[in-house]
Amino acid sequence: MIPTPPDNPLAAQLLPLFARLDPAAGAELAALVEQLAAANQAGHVCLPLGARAARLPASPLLGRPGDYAPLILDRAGRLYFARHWHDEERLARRLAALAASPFDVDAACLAGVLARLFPAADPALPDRQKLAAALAVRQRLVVISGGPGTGKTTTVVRLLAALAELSPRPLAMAMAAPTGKAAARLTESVQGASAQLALDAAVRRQLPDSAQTLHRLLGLRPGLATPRHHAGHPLPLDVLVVDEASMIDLALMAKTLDALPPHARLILLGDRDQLASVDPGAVLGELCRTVSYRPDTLAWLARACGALPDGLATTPHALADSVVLLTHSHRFAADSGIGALARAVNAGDAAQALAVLDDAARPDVAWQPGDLAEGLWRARQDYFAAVAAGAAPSELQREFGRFMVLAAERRQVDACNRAVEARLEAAGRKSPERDNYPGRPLMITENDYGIGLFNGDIGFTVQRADGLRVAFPTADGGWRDIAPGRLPAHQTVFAMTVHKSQGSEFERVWLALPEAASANLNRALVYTAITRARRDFAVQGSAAVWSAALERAPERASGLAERLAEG
Ligand SMILES: Nc1ncnc2c1ncn2[C@@H]1O[C@H](COP(=O)(O)OP(=O)(O)OP(=O)(O)O)[C@@H](O)[C@H]1O
Repeated sequence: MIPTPPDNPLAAQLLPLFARLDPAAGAELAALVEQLAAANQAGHVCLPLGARAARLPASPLLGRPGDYAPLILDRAGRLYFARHWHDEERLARRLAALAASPFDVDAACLAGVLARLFPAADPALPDRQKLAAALAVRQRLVVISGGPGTGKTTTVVRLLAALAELSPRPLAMAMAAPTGKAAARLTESVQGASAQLALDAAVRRQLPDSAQTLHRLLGLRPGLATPRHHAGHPLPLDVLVVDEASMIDLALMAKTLDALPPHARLILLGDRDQLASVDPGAVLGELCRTVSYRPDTLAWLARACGALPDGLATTPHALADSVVLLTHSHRFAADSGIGALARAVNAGDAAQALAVLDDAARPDVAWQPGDLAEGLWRARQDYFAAVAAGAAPSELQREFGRFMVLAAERRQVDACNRAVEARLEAAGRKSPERDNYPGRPLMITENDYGIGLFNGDIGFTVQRADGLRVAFPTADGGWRDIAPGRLPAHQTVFAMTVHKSQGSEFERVWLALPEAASANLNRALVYTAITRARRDFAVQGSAAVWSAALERAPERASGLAERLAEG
């Protein structure tokens, strides 16, 4: 069955095993396994075979839904590794069950609570944030998707307060995010938003004061087959809020749903237009593909919220009444270049996006001319000045967060980092013989539970009396030093890939495009890069590659959206 050892590590591992299970399986099946493994590596959950599905050779390796076989071919001709098929099937079933069992809530009673928590300037105008909160009180599942500054955090704090006010008993609530960095950001923004609300002490006590990583919440550890919390031992929670849901892959989302007790509410927050997870799946995007409400729910919502937005669809759907899109950014003014550019990019309107970039009346978005490495070096001089002045890690972090170069490809990131380090060497601020130097910013690239550092964590190298140390922020707002020799895998981070930037924001962002368009360069990647910028965004590269990226919509093969559409 194995003609040549395949490049793909998963296929290399599976093929010898499959050959033992079915010695008669031929080269065609081996080729399919390789293709499926490669598709998974590119983020697809399955391999759509189309007409080829009808001509597959019979083999005990290949089963139909419900069969016990390592490969599953579904009715629509999609080929899955069994693990992914089961995750997808289970996730769709659990989501549909949550969506179909609303609580019985008195709309008039809720209306008073919402009017207080969402004091709109004009009550006759529809307020999607209020709509999201009303649904979160009625539904067990609510997915709130919106771009930066559309008020996801503001809304979630208020809706948690509404839940606490209306509950006859104190509720156990928790917040989580897929990465430590995103959890820290969620903690900070929820604390900020709740401090602005006048709340009863009893209500405030129920609000979660910090977020943790989803892995920690579920008790997922490398080497453990099942997490600590699962259907047989669910989380002791009434309400779970999960932020940055676009970063959650199929398997982790399935585990999250498994661990949720049957009576609990799940509130997913994220931006459906952002890049999907690194691992297979595009769960948030698929959950938000169809947004619809049942007619009787719309009547209930009108009683609870007042005016509703126009044009809410009533298409029958398994997730009807469970998805809300927040569309108005409170961060970017209507005429902001970043907002206009993000809209054009999402719409795949390359001409409009070019016009916005070229518009001198929108100085917050522009082309970045000249040599990237030289520009990056100059843009980082304030950071280097803080390093030279012996600034504390918190100050380095603040300075560092003012700017970031994002690139589509890893090799561009490596080139940027090398170019900056070569200049530091030329300036005598880094020894060519040593990797570490004061001010080296670095990003952890693997989880290390022993030392408590996780993929995506960023630390700053500082000179201490006894040598160089790398300072990392702690969950309680402090810092801790780690000796460089104890660090798990890491890399210098004067630039990072757009993928690695998810969940972070910087004042100024430059997106470095590659020389040529590629399959990975699509509008979700460009949108994600733009929306990392709080103040200014610039693109380095050619208009041709920029336009090619916008013409490419992100595509991930999966059956989830179809399962949910079937109801
Ligand atoms: N309805 C509103 N009226 C006025 N200001 C609002 C409203 N909703 C949110 N804001 C303000 O807009 C800003 C962004 O809100 P928030 O942080 O809740 O958005 P977000 O969607 O969570 O953003 P991000 O995901 O980028 O963190 C905050 O300063 C917040 O106070």
